[in-house]
Amino acid sequence: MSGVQPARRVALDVLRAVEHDDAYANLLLPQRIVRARLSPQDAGLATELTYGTLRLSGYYDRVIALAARRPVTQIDPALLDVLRLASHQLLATRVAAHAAVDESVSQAREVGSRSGTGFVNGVLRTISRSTPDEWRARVLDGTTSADDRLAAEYSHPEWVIRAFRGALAVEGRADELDALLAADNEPPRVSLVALPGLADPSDLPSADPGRFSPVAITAPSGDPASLPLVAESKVRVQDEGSQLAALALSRVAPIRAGERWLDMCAGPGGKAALLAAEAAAGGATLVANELVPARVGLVQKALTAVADGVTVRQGDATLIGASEPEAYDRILLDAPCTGLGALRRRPEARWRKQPRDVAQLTGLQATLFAAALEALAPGGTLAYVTCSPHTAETRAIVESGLKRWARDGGADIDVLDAPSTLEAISTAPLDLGPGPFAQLWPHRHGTDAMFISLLRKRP
Ligand SMILES: C[S@@+](CC[C@H](N)C(=O)[O-])C[C@H]1O[C@@H](n2cnc3c(N)ncnc32)[C@H](O)[C@@H]1O
Repeated sequence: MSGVQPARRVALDVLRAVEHDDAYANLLLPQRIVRARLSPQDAGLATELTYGTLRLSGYYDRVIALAARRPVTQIDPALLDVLRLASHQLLATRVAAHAAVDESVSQAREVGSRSGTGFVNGVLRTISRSTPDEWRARVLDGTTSADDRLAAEYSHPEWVIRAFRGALAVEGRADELDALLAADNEPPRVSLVALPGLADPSDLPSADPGRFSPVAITAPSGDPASLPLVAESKVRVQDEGSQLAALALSRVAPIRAGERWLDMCAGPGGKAALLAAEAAAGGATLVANELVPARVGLVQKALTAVADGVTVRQGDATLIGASEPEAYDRILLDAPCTGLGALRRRPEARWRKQPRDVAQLTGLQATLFAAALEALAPGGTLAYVTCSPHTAETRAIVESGLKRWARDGGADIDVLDAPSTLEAISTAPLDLGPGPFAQLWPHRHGTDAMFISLLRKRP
C-alpha cells in the first residue's frame, strides 16, 4: 500500500465509487478528504484530480484507447480508472510524469493483477512520450463528424452538445457553443449567500462581493465550512444563479405582510433558505415541501437559522394543486431536471445522464407545472426554474403548460419579463437575451445555466 500519495489514493477511491457504486463526487469527496485527514494542500490536489478526471474522462478514454490500441470497453474497469486518473495528471497537470506513472503503477498493483500492472505501465509510458498537444491532434484526427470533434475536444456527450446548441440558438448565441463547453470544464468559483436579516456580505470583510447577486459573497480561500457564520447556517454555499432565481420570486413585487409562499420541490433547501429569510423580513410565511424523506431532513437543516414562519413538510407536489387550490401568493417550482446546467459542479453528471432522462423528467415537470398553476392564488406569482438549459425542460414546459392551462379554461396568466426583473435585482448588468424568459450561462455569467421564468395569475 505504500508509495501512493494520500491525495491520489482518495481521488482513485472516489472515482471507483462514482463509476461502480453510482456515488456522487461532490458528496463523497469531502467525506473521504476528512476521513483521510488530508492537509488543505492535499485536499485541493485530491479535488483537482477527482473533478478534472471525471469531467475529462470522455477525452482521456480516447487517448487511452489510442495508446492501448484497444477500445476502453476491453480494459478492466478498475485499471481504466487508474489510467484515467494518470492521464489527467500527465496531460492536464504539472505533476511530474515519473511520479504520475510510478504511483499509478502502484495503484494498478493494488487494484489489479500482475499482468494489469505491466499493461498500465506500458500504456502510461506511451502517453508520457507525447505532449498534450500531440495527443489532442491525434484524438481530433480520429473524429468522425463536427459534433464528434466537439465531443472529443470538450469531453461532453454528443446529445448534450446538441441540447446546448439548441438552447443557445434560441437566444441567437449559437456561436458561443465552444465557450460554453470550455466553461463546463473549469472549476467554478465558490459563492456564498448571506441570508438577509441573518448575515450581511460585509460580515466577511476580507471576502469580495459576488458578481451579480446583492446577497452573494465570493468564498474566501479555504474550506467555507470552517467559517462560524456557515456553521450557524446564516451564510451558505450557493451558486449565484440559484440566488438570483430565488430573489427573482421574492423581489418581483413588494411583499405584503401575511403572504403565503410555497417552495414545491425544496430539497436540499438552498433556495428555500434564501426564500425563508426574505419571507421573514417581509412578514410572509413559507411552506417548504419535498418528496424524498432524506431530503426533507436536508431542508430542515438548511432552515435552522430561519425557523420563524417556515413549515417544512414531506409530500408529493404533483398533488398540491388539487389539495390546496389557489392557496399561495408566491410559488417556486425549482423542478427536478437533468441538471445539465450544473456540469461544472457535478463532474460525473454529463456521463450519467441519458437522453431518456429528459423524456421522463419532462413528464414530471409538466405535471408539477400544472399543479403549481392550480395552487397559485389570483394575483400570485409562480417562478418556474431549472438548473438545465435544455429547451425541452425550460421554455417548452412553460409554453405547452400555458397552452394546456388555457385550453382547460384556467384563469388568465401573464408571462412576466424575467430579464428585467433580474436586471433590477442584479448589482451588475446581466445582459440577458430577449425576454420573457431568462437564461444564465456558465460562460457568460460564471453561474450555473439556470433558467428562470415568472408567471402571474390575473387577480
Ligand atoms: C432541483 S431540486 C430542488 C433544489 C432546491 N430548490 C434547492 O435550491 O436546494 C428538485 C427536488 O425536487 C424533489 N422532487 C422530485 N419529485 C418531487 C415531487 N413529486 N414532489 C416534491 N418534490 C419532488 C427532488 O427530490 C429534489 O429534491
